[in-house]
Amino acid sequence: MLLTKSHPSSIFLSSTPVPHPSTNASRVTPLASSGAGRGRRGLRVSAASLAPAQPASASQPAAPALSRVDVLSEALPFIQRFKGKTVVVKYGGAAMKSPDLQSSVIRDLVLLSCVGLRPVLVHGGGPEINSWLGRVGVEPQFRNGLRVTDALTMEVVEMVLVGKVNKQLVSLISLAGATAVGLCGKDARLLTARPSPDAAALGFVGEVTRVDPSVLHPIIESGHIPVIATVAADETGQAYNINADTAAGEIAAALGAEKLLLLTDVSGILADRDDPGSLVKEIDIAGVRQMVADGKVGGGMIPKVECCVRALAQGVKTASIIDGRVPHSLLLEILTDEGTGTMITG
Ligand SMILES: Nc1ncnc2c1ncn2[C@@H]1O[C@H](COP(=O)(O)OP(=O)(O)O)[C@@H](O)[C@H]1O
Ligand SMILES: CC(=O)N[C@@H](CCC(=O)OP(=O)(O)O)C(=O)O
Repeated sequence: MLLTKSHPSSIFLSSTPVPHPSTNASRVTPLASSGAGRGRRGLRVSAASLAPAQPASASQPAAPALSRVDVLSEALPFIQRFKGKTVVVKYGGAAMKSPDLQSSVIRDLVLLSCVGLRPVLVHGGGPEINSWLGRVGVEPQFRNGLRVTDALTMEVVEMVLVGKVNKQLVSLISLAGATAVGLCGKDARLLTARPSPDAAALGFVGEVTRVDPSVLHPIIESGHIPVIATVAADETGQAYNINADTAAGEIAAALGAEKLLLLTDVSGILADRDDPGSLVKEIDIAGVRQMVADGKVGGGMIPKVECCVRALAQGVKTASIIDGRVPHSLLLEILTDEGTGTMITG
């Protein structure tokens, strides 16, 4: 099945609900709709509800303030549904470029944690790696969305992802009022790697042979947010560069996560990658495999699609690719029934 709709930023501008053709049972419908004129999904996100609050009269709150309270109130069934559930969020470098956006994504993650969900952040940092490679005179090269990684590139990848990007995200979480523990695949053998089957061309690109999530459980139980950089070692200690989407899918499967969410810099899977209006709202595994075979999905979207398919096959309930550039896309995806990107179903 393949359904398209216009760019999700219209959700923020429209005063009418954007329907999401939901075929997945775990998409929840709010328990009750509290107002006339609400859509099937119950929660309307409108320009008014996102506008700054107006002063209220002593007797009656102003309409925009009411709308804000409505939005909060109607998130309740979603909060109840997902309380205590693990949600693996992969935050890609392409959607990390602006510091303001980074802070906003991190605040949303902290909000999810505050209302009782258990977020796990797996991050990329491709553009940041490219920038540091440029400083040492190395031209980045990719094959099917994976970085060709020689020994020097591997060193830079590890320094940038583990030393810089990871700690920056941990700091942002602290600034937003929560606590995070930053780690990489090497820590407590969270991820064990082996060379990719295409090692002759890709060098030290790894695939995941084993996930041992035991180090994550006490961190999550203590209320901290794990922040994971996807550098891992093989049995000999050789470091490998693991695509962050791939690693996020494996971690989500090992944790038995409720949701896998991949935040990127496009609105989701596009039927025509040159047409931002051709968003595929929902697609099943067979449909997405066909898109890859037809060459409609390419570059960095290939590892995303593959990791969603693998995660679903291993029991993760839903896998979505959403637009990290749209303000609060994470909250829209989890705490409303609007759906902002592409949901891949099993
Ligand atoms: N069918 C498609 N729909 C959307 N994006 C696609 C498609 N095919 C290829 N792409 C590319 O995949 C990119 C996303 O992957 P990537 O740049 O690796 O993101 P991230 O850094 O978030 O992991 C998009 O910016 C787009 O250029
Ligand atoms: C093998 C491989 O391609 N590794 C990725 C790891 C980082 C990543 O995945 O970053 P994004 O999510 O920002 O793309 C890389 O070196 O860029």
